[in-house]
Amino acid sequence: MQDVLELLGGWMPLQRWYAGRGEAAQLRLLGSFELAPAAPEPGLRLITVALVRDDATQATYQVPLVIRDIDSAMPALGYIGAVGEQSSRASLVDGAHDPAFARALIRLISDEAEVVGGPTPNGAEPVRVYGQPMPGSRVGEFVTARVLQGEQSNTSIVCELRGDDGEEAVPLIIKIFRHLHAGDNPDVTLQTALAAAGSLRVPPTFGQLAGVWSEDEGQVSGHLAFAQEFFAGVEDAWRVALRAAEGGEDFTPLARTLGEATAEVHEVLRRVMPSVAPTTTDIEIAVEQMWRRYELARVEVPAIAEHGEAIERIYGRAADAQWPVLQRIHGDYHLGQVLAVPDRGWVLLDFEGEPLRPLAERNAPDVPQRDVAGMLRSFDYVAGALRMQAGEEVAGEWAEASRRAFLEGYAAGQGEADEQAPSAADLEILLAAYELDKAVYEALYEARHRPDWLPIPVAAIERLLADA
Ligand SMILES: Nc1ncnc2c1ncn2[C@@H]1O[C@H](COP(=O)(O)OP(=O)(O)O)[C@@H](O)[C@H]1O
Ligand SMILES: O=P(O)(O)O[C@H]1O[C@H](CO)[C@@H](O[C@H]2O[C@H](CO)[C@@H](O)[C@H](O)[C@H]2O)[C@H](O)[C@H]1O
Repeated sequence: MQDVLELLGGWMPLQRWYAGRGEAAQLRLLGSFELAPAAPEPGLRLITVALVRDDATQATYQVPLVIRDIDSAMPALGYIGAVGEQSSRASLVDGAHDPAFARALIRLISDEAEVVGGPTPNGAEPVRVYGQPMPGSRVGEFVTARVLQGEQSNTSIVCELRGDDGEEAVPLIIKIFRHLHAGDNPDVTLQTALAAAGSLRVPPTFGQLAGVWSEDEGQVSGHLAFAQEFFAGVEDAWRVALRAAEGGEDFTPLARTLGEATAEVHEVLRRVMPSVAPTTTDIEIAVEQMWRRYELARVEVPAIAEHGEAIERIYGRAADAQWPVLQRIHGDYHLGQVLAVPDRGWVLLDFEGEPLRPLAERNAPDVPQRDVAGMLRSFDYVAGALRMQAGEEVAGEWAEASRRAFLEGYAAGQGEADEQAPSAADLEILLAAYELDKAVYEALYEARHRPDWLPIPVAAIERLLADA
């Protein structure tokens, strides 16, 4: 495995999902497990998944790998390098790009199989993984698979399948969680809960891969992959909204129904997942988290460093307001996370929460206004992206109208407020604080990942503070 780790040390830092930028990886193998090929294939030697700890980024990564004979048929993408001695030299391929991996993974999940990994380098318990199909889910026969292209924090594989009658069956999308975290992945738990409650606002679930592995501090458990129905040919709302804004088209009818769908999802999550009335301590912690985020961001984004006093005032008002019941929410809600699916309506994706937030925070009941604020920011991002392109404001009114329509739809979807609900004035104060908090998060995110886009959240912070 040493030569494999060496190859991965050069390859992983080049991947979009690697958490570092420009640093050299410092990899250690935590453990690995093998997947049985779903069908014999000439030249296919091994399908394995390595769990690798990187001391440079202090993260644990999941790396599916396929080893093939040098002269065997190879996938077009994903070649990592050659491994092994001269006489048994073989090709190491990124499993995400090799259909043999996707096929074996689907089989593992649908068979509800358990796999125990090999001995670990440090003598800790071996990795164990479990296929967990959604009760009643059915999957067709595997045809082929391809990696979904795009700016992704994880790697998603789209699989084409065939029914018993030979006709095309419903395709699947399998998200491979690249960063492994100890604890439930909210993408799996929340979408599974919504699907089980009969909600049409998430894709039907096929199942997941869960597992137990050893980190330095001992054994931990978590989710490794999640499979759902793939809606082929449907663009996410970010692209649709951007086009509409560019062409001066009215987006308000869609923004309104998106608001209604958001309220619907919040209502189901409140009903089927734990929710709790906030205590004074809960509120103090939430406001403290906003403030800490700003303190971190102002070090990396000097342009917002001078706004401390004004920001503190807005967060202070939120601390004094009455808060709604805390409940599970989407957590990183923006236009790129929703699809308008024909004959189904709005479908929400990617409930993993903000990748820069610790998992424990993302798994705790939260404030629904965080999601509402996220989507409001996204309409502003459309205007911001077009402003950068055109060099002047071209979609400011478009964004304002879309934001208003989204809020109207959200209010309509919520129906009558009960007597204990906070007043409209308190909710507005809370929304203002969360919108600012999201813009601060975005400033940090853009500084780290897309510095060219940094002016969008920085301008928003200035505007939100001027309005306050
Ligand atoms: N079920 C699905 N049907 C169609 N497209 C999907 C589906 N799930 C994800 N996508 C597409 O993949 C993109 C990335 O998915 P997402 O869950 O947000 O992954 P990540 O966590 O890596 O950002 C989405 O913006 C969407 O365009
Ligand atoms: O989709 P992810 O979970 O990886 O979310 C992260 O990346 C998003 C960008 O891809 C980022 O969203 C920001 O940019 C969007 C336009 O590209 C915009 O619609 C969002 O409103 C804005 O926040 C997201 O914040 C980040 O967590």
